[in-house]
Amino acid sequence: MPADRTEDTIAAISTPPGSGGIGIIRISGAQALAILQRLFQPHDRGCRFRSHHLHYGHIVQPGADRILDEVLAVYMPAPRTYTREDVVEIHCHGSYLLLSRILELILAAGARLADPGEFTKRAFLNGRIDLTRAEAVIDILAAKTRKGIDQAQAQLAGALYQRIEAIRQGLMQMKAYIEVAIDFPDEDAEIVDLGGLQQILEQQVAQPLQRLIASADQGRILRDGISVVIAGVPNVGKSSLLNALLQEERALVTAIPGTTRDSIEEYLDIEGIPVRIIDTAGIRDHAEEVEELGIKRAKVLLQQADLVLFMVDGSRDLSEADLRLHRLVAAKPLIVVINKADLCQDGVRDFAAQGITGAAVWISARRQTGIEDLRRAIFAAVVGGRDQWQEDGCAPNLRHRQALLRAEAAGNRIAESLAAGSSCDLIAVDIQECLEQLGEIVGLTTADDILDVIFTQFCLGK
Ligand SMILES: Nc1nc2c(c(=O)[nH]1)N(C=O)[C@@H](CNc1ccc(C(=O)N[C@@H](CCC(=O)O)C(=O)O)cc1)CN2
Ligand SMILES: Nc1nc2c(ncn2[C@@H]2O[C@H](COP(=O)(O)OP(=O)(O)OP(=O)(O)O)[C@@H](O)[C@H]2O)c(=O)[nH]1
Ligand SMILES: [Mg+2]
Repeated sequence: MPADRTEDTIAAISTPPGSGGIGIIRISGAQALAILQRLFQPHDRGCRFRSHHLHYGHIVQPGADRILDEVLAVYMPAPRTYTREDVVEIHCHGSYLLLSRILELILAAGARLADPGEFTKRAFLNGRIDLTRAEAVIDILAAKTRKGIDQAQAQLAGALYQRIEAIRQGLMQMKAYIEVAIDFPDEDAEIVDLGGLQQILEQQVAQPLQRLIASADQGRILRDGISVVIAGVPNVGKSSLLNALLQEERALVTAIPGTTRDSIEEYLDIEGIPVRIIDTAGIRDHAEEVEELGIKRAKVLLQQADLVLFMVDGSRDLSEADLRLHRLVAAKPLIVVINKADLCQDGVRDFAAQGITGAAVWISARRQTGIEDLRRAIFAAVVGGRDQWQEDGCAPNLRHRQALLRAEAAGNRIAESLAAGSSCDLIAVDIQECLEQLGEIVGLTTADDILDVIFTQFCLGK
């Protein structure tokens, strides 16, 4: 039997590596106060720690009488704490070397180094937060846009938990009805209000489940973002577009075809969607060795892209090379970007007639015109077709989505059984299955190995 690690007192540096104004070490567990008392010399000798108050003093190496840092320390006795255990925080000067040294003393005094996510895992195991809230903590730390943070904060406040809980309530109500019917089989069908059950199933279970599943896509996009690759033959203005989107001279631009070799990646925030935008080498035949490597890389990135900005030069007719590249990317979600609009005073060419159809946006990367239209087109290409782009913070992640789909399948079976007048026992089994799938989302019935996978996504000290 492995030792019960949940009884350990754990410690970690909770601020990021590097130097900052202050750095915080957090300790959680039954030994937290005893460890603090061994290392911390309060300025106000003999004072007792007031719960949830900052105390000024020094960290002193035991035995050596050597002051390591001037700090503020706080003792928070269970259960009003992050982990629901006794928690101590030491607010030091923000030097990572110094923090590591103090952490070593804490470990020598009896604490164990916390695993990544272990503080939050304890908050979950001790019942302060459900699993969706714990996952929201990861999302907050990883969010790439303000909208991503807003949606994670809503989840931390319980938005997703409440939606799941409401569905569980509907199922519990159904379960209660069905159990009465199972307990009094003689009363037969009269006692089961079939129509009532069907109504609860539809309105309180099936429809809310469908809505949550539909918003999982949005969650994926807001969490992970999308990759958008700018592709085109040399010299059409791909790097100029990257710079225009970033409002920064990020990539080299010259009139010489074949300027960009290696791909260049940056992040953009388009209406809250994190967009990884990638400028690539212009694709052409017969390039020299280094350029050829860049072209190979560009082709791989094109295959992996969520969206391709296929760029052509609007001031000239399409070449065979443009058309070949178009055929290469035609199967991908695509926006045709027609550049150098500023050179087309004498009227615009009809690219559809030349075989390139689909959403097209005219821009001038050099003059920075049409860029806002292009941003809107990118947003529409990502969000368009999704009838709900919700603002309520209910954006299930992939794990939630899979459990929701299994719950939905169980719900469908309940509907079939009700319609066919099947036995109550059979219906009860599917209600239970549906409840368990939802329980897995909030952490009521989640297997240990799945919990491990979730909590190891955290960074150290969280
Ligand atoms: N210094 C410091 N700042 C921090 C954290 C921390 O752990 N330490 N947090 C770490 O993520 C976040 C704050 N999150 C927290 C969430 C709950 C509790 C807490 O003690 N909850 C108790 C008591 C609430 C109360 O007093 O009413 C509870 O819910 O029972 C503390 C911090 C952000 N800032
Ligand atoms: N007139 C005009 N020239 C442009 C425009 N956009 C880019 N150019 C010019 O076109 C040339 C090529 O621009 P780049 O952005 O380097 O083109 P690229 O597609 O990245 O080229 P490679 O990296 O070689 O594939 C440069 O001289 C730019 O100044 C535009 O909107 N109008
Ligand atoms: Mg370039």
